[in-house]
Amino acid sequence: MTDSPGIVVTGASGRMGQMLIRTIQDSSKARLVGAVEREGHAWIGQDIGAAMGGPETGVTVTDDPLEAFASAQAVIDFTSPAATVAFAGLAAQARAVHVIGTTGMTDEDLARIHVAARHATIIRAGNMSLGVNLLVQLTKQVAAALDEDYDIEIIEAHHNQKVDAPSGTALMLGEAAADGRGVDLGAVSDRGRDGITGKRERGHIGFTAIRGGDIVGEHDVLFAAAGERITLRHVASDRAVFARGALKAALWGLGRKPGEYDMLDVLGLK
Ligand SMILES: NC(=O)C1=CN([C@@H]2O[C@H](COP(=O)(O)OP(=O)(O)OC[C@H]3O[C@@H](n4cnc5c(N)ncnc54)[C@H](OP(=O)(O)O)[C@@H]3O)[C@@H](O)[C@H]2O)C=CC1
Ligand SMILES: O=C(O)C1=N[C@H](C(=O)O)C[C@H](O)C1
Repeated sequence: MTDSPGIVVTGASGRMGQMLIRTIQDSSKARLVGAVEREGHAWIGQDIGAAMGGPETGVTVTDDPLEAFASAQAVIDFTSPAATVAFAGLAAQARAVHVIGTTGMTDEDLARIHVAARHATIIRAGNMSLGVNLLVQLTKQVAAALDEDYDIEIIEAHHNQKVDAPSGTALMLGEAAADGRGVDLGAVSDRGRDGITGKRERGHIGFTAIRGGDIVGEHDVLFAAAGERITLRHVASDRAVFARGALKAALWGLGRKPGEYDMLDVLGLK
């Protein structure tokens, strides 16, 4: 078992951090070698297993990412945009594969990740589940098959702790729809309708975000025309689907040449 690739999880106390730690520990293909949290976090210095309320793992939560990354083959990172940009530079320094699940990144953040990918293998996706990545491909196909008589609306729902909107997944689906239609999403995107908005513009792609309770993640892509509607839907009911995808991505990335990849590459869906 000691020969299996070592993985560090950042944001170890988070919803996804804890799910990732459990997923890696249950896997025979990888081992947990580090757990990173921010400076001053109550879990620093504690065994990650004990901090999560279970048996000890021998991995102590640290606030020193570079030291943790130096002993790992891959870093799985579901944190915040600012943290992820910093981790991208450090993972590149440590020559570790960097799997990024963090959403809500600005164009500037993405440009910095692009720079880090000159020296590191980075796999980034707003959604790491197999189901959503299949939905991305289906959305592209349906959008390519239908003309602008079909209004495209993307509706997403998440728990009340989510800080970014639209979700990373909704943006992936919007990009796929725009791609299928051969248009630039930035030019046709309708976000945050409120007040006297005027009639819907033909060819636009609309986004709606619902936030409530403990919804894990739900995405609908609606194609609405006069007389008929098609809805493509994905419902995640367990964060394990994201964690399993992220671990698969980390293992896929080992030995790959530096560059930016996504889950479609990992799943062979391109
Ligand atoms: N791509 C995908 O498949 C999925 C992506 N996500 C995305 O993953 C991200 C995290 O989601 P979720 O787990 O629900 O959020 P949480 O808020 O539960 O977890 C984020 C964790 O990151 C920690 N963190 C923030 N900054 C740092 C830092 N500088 N160093 C170390 N740790 C840090 C937070 O610590 P603290 O609490 O102290 O701030 C927290 O523990 C979001 O962007 C979300 O959209 C989520 C699910 C699936
Ligand atoms: O914050 C979440 O929880 C999720 N975030 C991702 C997103 O922004 O799409 C993926 C998933 O839907 C859960």
